[in-house]
Amino acid sequence: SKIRNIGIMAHIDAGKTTTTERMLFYSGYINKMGDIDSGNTVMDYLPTEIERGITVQSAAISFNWDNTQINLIDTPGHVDFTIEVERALRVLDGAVAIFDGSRGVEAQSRMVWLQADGHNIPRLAYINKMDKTEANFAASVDSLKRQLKANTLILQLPVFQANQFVGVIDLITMERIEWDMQVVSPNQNGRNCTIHKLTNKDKEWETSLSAKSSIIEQLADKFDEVAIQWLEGEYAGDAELFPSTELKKWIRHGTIDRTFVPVLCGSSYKNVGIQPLLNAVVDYLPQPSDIQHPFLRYYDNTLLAMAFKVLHDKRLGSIIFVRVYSGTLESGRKLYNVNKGKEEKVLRLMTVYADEYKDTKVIKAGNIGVISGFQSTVTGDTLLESKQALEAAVAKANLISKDTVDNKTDNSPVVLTAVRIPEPVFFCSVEVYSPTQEKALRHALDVLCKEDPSVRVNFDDYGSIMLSGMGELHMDVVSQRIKSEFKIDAYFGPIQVAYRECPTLQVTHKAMYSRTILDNLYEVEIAIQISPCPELSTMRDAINVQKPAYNPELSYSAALGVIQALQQGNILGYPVMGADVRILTARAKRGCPSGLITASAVKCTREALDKASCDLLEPMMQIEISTRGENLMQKILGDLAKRHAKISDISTTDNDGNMKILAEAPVSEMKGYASSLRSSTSGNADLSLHPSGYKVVTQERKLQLKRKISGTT
Ligand SMILES: Nc1nc2c(ncn2[C@@H]2O[C@H](COP(=O)(O)OP(=O)(O)OP(=O)(O)O)[C@@H](O)[C@H]2O)c(=O)[nH]1
Repeated sequence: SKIRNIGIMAHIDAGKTTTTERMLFYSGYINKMGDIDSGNTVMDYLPTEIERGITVQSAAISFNWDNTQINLIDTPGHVDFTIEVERALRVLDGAVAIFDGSRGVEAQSRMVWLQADGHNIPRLAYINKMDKTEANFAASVDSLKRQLKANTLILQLPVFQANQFVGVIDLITMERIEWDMQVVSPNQNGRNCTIHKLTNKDKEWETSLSAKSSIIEQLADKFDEVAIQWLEGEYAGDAELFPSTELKKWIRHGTIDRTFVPVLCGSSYKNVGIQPLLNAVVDYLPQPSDIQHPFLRYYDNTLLAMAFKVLHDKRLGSIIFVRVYSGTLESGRKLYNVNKGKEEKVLRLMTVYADEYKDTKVIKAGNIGVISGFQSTVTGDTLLESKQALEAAVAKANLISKDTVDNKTDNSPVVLTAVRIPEPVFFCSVEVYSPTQEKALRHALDVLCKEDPSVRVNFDDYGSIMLSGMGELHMDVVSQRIKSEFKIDAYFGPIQVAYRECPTLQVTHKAMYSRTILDNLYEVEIAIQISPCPELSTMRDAINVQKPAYNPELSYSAALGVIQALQQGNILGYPVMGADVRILTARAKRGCPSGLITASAVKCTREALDKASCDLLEPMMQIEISTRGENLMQKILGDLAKRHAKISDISTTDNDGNMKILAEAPVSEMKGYASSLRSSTSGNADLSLHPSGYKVVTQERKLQLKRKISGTT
């Protein structure tokens, strides 16, 4: 009951890092507050993060508040790092969603909110930046209700003095908490506050009492126990005396079962409101055992943990962040990695404080820790006590599914499902100029791919290296890290859009290829069948090379050729996806060089692709634009049309003429769109972009792209 695994999530720049720093400061983990604008925060510690003032990697950190260990996962707000958010969400029990009080719900916060909905994560909402003159608490809460359909439960009201935001009214205790806004010493910031119990003599009394009654009524609507107390109990109808312990208990229930989203407010930058926010995390967000994970039924307190993040530490090498769901993780023992089918030994077990690690002997169920010494474990892998533990769990799952009555089959998996990584949409070439640099580059790329599965690296036949990623910023950050963190003097080619090609017809192609080598005539017969595969979402999943089993060596060489040919389609040389490829025949005389078999398979695949009438696919982006105030529609729609965007919906979000536009456009057309939108609307529109997979391009666009890519007009 003394652990909270929570995440902080929000739109970029809403103040996640600033809030986290304050939490660390008040809990005593740092003596001096970091400041995002001077680049000395604890949570953002990669050089790239400091340079840009943004969080690119989620870092886990533990601290204590009110005798409770809070494991906090900071998550990046930028769309290119959605995978980081997704990964963090899997191991969280609860979250604090931060909003900018002058903007309310922004496009990216909506997206993260939906991601959290998908994982059923109980949340608190924290309306930050209440010190800004344009901040509006009521309007922000309203935007949560309207745009996120959140059933908000307002627990605090903001307090202003001479137009300055100075504190909050805690509606549960009916106290006014005011922070001392005079900076006494940098290390005392926000520690001094005055708590005043409200009475009917205070000017805030009426509004606060009525807001407290609303809380009780909202709880009474949901919980019969509260309704009975409110109607007939000792304090019936008396909000002033209604016990705060009862209120807290039911708010906790309602938050954990996701009926309510409690709302708090503050100004992290001005150090107002952080301590009550931490109290709310302890009071209302779930402890690990509050969350029912279906797979836990199959384990009788035997160890089950999940690797949710891999990081490269200069001193420790590869380290793995794990969340323990059941049993106890001990230092020095071996674990069974279910996904890799391998055992790995825990050399060191640690708890984490931003980029500092402290050794520990055990990590118990519900907690988060760090392992060093693993070789092959990557993000998303499940770790068990032993292989036998997996067999026992599978046996138990079979029993449970047989036992299930009322015709419901219980097929819930015995391990956690891995994070789904979307296909990258951008790529660039990487070059180095010496063999030592190349070795260092390969090591760096290996580390980066382990840390971030949405980074992909391909080596082609000529030894050139292609780096792919999810967005321009993502690619930029990866290349910066290679240069500054790994100190590699590499040249990065221009960032390009990753087009794909896919077959539209099923074809079978059979051919004989012959070649004379040292007076020996070798003949290779290959037959393959290529069929379009409806699942276009990922290339890796959809290429399915089936080898004939009778001669493993020969079929291996042929499969290599097929895969090689599929890396470069026939239209514009982009990789083929959405293809189901079967090698029907692969025959050659004994002693035929394997290189010849591979080369024949390459040729045969290319010929088959020619017949398969391939289409060109391009990666698409889903766009969501929210406009504020004046009518900016014409401008925005005109620009979107130029970018080949298809509008799917235009709706009004309120009575002030604010609008929401939903559209989809090719990634290649969206370069620099965020800044162009910002300048054309003078900052009165905000944007959320996220990859929406690949789409077949029209014939007209195919010709256009062919001309553009080959450099002809
Ligand atoms: N006025 C005001 N500014 C704030 C407040 N909190 C944060 N900021 C500022 O807002 C900017 C963004 O803050 P961050 O803490 O980096 O925001 P973030 O959400 O972590 O941003 P990313 O890491 O890029 O996702 C910085 O310039 C902060 O100083 C606040 O309470 N009031």
